[in-house]
Amino acid sequence: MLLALRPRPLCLGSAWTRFLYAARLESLTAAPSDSRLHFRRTLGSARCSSTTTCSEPFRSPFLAPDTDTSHLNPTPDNYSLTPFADRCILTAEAGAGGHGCVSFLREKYIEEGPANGGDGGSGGNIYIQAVRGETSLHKLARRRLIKAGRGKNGQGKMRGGERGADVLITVPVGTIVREIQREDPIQDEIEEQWRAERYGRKEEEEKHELEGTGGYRKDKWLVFPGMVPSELNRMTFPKPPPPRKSHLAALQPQPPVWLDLDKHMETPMLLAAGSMGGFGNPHFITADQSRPKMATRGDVGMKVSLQLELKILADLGLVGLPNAGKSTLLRALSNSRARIGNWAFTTLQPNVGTVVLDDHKGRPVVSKRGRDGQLRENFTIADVPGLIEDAHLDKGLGLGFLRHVERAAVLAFVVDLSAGDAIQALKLLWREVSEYESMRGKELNAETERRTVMYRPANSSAPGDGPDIVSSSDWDRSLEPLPFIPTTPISAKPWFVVATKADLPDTQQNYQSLQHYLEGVKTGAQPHPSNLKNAWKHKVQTVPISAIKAEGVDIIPQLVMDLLEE
Ligand SMILES: Nc1nc2c(ncn2[C@@H]2O[C@H](COP(=O)(O)OP(=O)(O)OP(=O)(O)O)[C@@H](O)[C@H]2O)c(=O)[nH]1
Ligand SMILES: [Mg+2]
Repeated sequence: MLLALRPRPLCLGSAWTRFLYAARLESLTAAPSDSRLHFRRTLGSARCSSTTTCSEPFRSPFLAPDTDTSHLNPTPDNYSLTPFADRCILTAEAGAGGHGCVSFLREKYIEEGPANGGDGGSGGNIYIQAVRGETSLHKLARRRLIKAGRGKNGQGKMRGGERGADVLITVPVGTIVREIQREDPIQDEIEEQWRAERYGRKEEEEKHELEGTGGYRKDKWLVFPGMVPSELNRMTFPKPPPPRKSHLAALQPQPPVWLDLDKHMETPMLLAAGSMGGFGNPHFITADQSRPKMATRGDVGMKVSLQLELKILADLGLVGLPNAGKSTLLRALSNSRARIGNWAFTTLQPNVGTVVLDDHKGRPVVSKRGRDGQLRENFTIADVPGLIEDAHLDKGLGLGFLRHVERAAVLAFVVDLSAGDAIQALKLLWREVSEYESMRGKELNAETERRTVMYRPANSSAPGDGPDIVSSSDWDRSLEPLPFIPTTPISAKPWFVVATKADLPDTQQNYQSLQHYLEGVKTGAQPHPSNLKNAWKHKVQTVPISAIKAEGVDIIPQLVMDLLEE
């Protein structure tokens, strides 16, 4: 009965639907291409495979023809927006150690049992891992502090405390991690001791500090619960054990942390090792004191403040003025659902699309082997918000997003043929990109200077300075400038121009002048648009397209593959 009432599902395989779909495809393939354009128009395998997007996906014949939108010409509300952040600052705090325990065996007929307090557990570690699935730092941006678990306190009957829980920070591939600040009391103590040994800290000085306390330090010792102050005053404490680091600390990156996580990591990397737990009271048994009533506290965890910056590692970066058609091009090449709108700054955050190079029919659309000899299956495209004049001075949305362009292997300058002189637009884009590059160069030089710490030997102190003790933050750090992340200069990257909106009337003249200009750049008759001498230009070319109709875009994958080998 119920089955009978259920509406019949729309059967796409029905004769009527198949007839309409075939008729539609036929009309599309048969549509005459604009002869004025030099488009290589193919509605072949690449277009209609699931790898790249069909310009006109199948629409139900029951839809009204007026609601005519497609994947490439969507309504402004037809997009998918994923939360995105490409910068964040967070503090990673390794777990503190658990306290040692003061306890004694209690058994029948044993009046004063021996000490049996367990040691505290060590704190949890903080690991970091760059993984392919992550695309943004927004989850970390919301969390200012990431704290590993504290070790559990030791217990009676010699039971050691449990280890604190570890924390794994997962970041997208292409994240740069820089240390801003570090608080490591145990390291400071180790350094302090080293200095005391080297420069001979006076024993009396130490004694004077602890005078009248019997060696009791609240930050170091735990005493038997219920102990009265008078008893505490009478007690003598041994010399506190020397500061210890967990053996895992040797695997931590050398401070200051400076990581470029540009590859997928199979295993996590240790960022901050948890601190050691305190000693239980059996550690302090001596010939004079067989039942010590003290244990040590666990060490506090180290804190590292880090700046994380994501630089999208796309193979192709789209650079263009606002409204040039970058997002439409991204949609035409991939299955991305980037927002498209006929106004400036539709795109407010980078979109990354993947172009799969296989038509899933056993024959690759573009067959190219990477440097490792493996057949390339895909490449990625980053579409960033549009640049405007003086974007390098942080006008518009430009500056923040130029860093994603910085890391793309190949650049595509998208110019709108219908929006005035395309050559001027290209020159403006290059000016912004090269200004940004020179600004970055200056920044890096300043950073190198800031981080270069001059080593002064201990006996070379200036007169009147007293003993030459380098402050703990500078001490024994880099004697040489820190290595900066090597990136190819933007001007040395291969690039090409995508002349878009070529379907609009009166764009042909503009295209021809652009093509002529680029021929000149290639042969050296014209200076490079950035005016830089050694900029890449020997294979530069322009591709006229109509992204909205997916015409001319088919040659882009092959072109990108060729340029990736440059
Ligand atoms: N006629 C025509 N219109 C196009 C073409 N490509 C894009 N458009 C239109 O141009 C407008 C802007 O396209 P977008 O892809 O949003 O441009 P954008 O460069 O991403 O813009 P921003 O994100 O603001 O920088 C939209 O209305 C598109 O439909 C094309 O090839 N031909
Ligand atoms: Mg856009």
